[in-house]
Amino acid sequence: MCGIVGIVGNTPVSQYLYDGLTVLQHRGQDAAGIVTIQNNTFRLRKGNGLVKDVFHTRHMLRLQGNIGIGHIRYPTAGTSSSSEAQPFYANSPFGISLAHNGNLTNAEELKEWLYKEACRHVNTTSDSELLLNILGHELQSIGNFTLTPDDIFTAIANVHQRVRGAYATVALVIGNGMVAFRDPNGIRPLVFGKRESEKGTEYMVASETVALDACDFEFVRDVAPGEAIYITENGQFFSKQCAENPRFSPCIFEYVYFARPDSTMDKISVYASRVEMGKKLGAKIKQEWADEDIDVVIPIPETSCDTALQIAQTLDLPYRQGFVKNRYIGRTFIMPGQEQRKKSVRQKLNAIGAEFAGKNVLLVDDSIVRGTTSEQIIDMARASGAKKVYFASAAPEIRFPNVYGIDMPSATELIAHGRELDDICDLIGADKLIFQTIEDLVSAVSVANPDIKAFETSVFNGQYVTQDIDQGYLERLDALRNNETKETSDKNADSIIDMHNEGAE
Ligand SMILES: O=P(O)(O)OC[C@H]1O[C@H](OP(=O)(O)OP(=O)(O)O)[C@H](O)[C@@H]1O
Ligand SMILES: NC(=O)CC[C@H](N)C(=O)O
Ligand SMILES: [Mg+2]
Repeated sequence: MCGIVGIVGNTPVSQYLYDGLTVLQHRGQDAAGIVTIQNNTFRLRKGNGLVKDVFHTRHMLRLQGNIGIGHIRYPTAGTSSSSEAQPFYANSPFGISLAHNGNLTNAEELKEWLYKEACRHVNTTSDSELLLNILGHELQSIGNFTLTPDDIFTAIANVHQRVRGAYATVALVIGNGMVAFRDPNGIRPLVFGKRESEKGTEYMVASETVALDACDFEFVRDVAPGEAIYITENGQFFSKQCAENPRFSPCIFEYVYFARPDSTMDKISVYASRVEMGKKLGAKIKQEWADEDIDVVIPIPETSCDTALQIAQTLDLPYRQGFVKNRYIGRTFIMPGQEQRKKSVRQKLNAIGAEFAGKNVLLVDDSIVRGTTSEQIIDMARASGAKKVYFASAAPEIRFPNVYGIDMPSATELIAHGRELDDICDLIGADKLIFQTIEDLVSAVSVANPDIKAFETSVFNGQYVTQDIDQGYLERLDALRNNETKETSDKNADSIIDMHNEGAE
């Protein structure tokens, strides 16, 4: 996942963009970037690392201007090279810059089409740079030097025609303003808010509401699937549905793992949905494990805590924090390599021995993906003297790759792929294992917004909402991005020349 922000303000925006990115850091830890516009010139700083490491005072001082966008990256395409950090820049037409959360599923065709038909060269392997150039091509095709809001919306409608996959996007067009749009399935989240100032209304878009809160913007609403909003440089707001057949299918994994609990997206509180997951899973445990003698419920921090507390309440059992999380280690699942992920679990979590000694413990996690966390945690619980270790996952078995912005490209790396419950239980070393059903997960998340009739749930059932994913695509993706290939491609990544990084050391 990545995080995006954008502000059209009446005073300098760089500090707000920085603050917004900082509270979205849980969505990506690999790279960060901000671009602002000052006197019709882009000011860009981007690089690999956390927000606090990429931006120093000298960079912030250079990021002048009252309009800007920002990005934090968790790569799902291309490499981890700093040249693929976002926002991206293209000089034509007007000067445009773009930040993207999601993943395009027809990137190969787009790259070929751009080069052969649109005479546009893309120098990196990033799908987001393709999206920027498609947008550039469509804006250029309008043929007007001064763009009207309708021109912008026509260009976005044409982008929807060409591009497939997931794309919550924010872009700046010099001399015009900021445009933000969401793919016709609304797979990745996008919200916007406003703030009144003495000089008029200021607008902000972001992946999650927590970024609006942190910057004192008042939430207005979600951007609808397929919709675009456009705010001119002088603060006029326009919006339009630009997709012919928008079909709302937000990614359910946002609620399981990605988003912060204090965010609300598509009218669903992430926290409330996690509590609801706990109610459902607690009821299932009560029913199916009536004979098990669980002494205590222990979460695997941090994401599963809200769900685990509810499970403890439903089962009428004590809830104890048996693991302490090292606050200086980031999220392990979104780290780029398996070696790093494995090592980091031990650095990240440590057991409080007395909470396990002589007890039958129920460990709760939000999901089991590669099994990296569960396997090691169960070992730790046993080493601390647990008698029996039961394990519950708030999400169902993850069996299929993700192609919409979560870096799970290879089915064989998923512990539940091609395996049934008992095999998975043996592999992670639990005494007993239970998963939430997909029906219960969907109903837990949709309680707050019954208007959403379908969620993007492909990692659980292999049904891809864009309907363009076949076995051949998944095989190509696996070959391109499995652990081994990624290690090699990331080693070679620095050979890609960094073209536009004004703020680089
Ligand atoms: O089966 P795995 O491949 O290990 O992936 C699943 C684990 O990774 C995530 O935790 P993470 O450390 O990323 O973040 P958290 O602190 O927000 O729980 C998730 O919450 C699970 O604990
Ligand atoms: N997780 C994401 O949203 C990634 C965005 C884009 N596909 C990239 O790899 O940079
Ligand atoms: Mg976790």
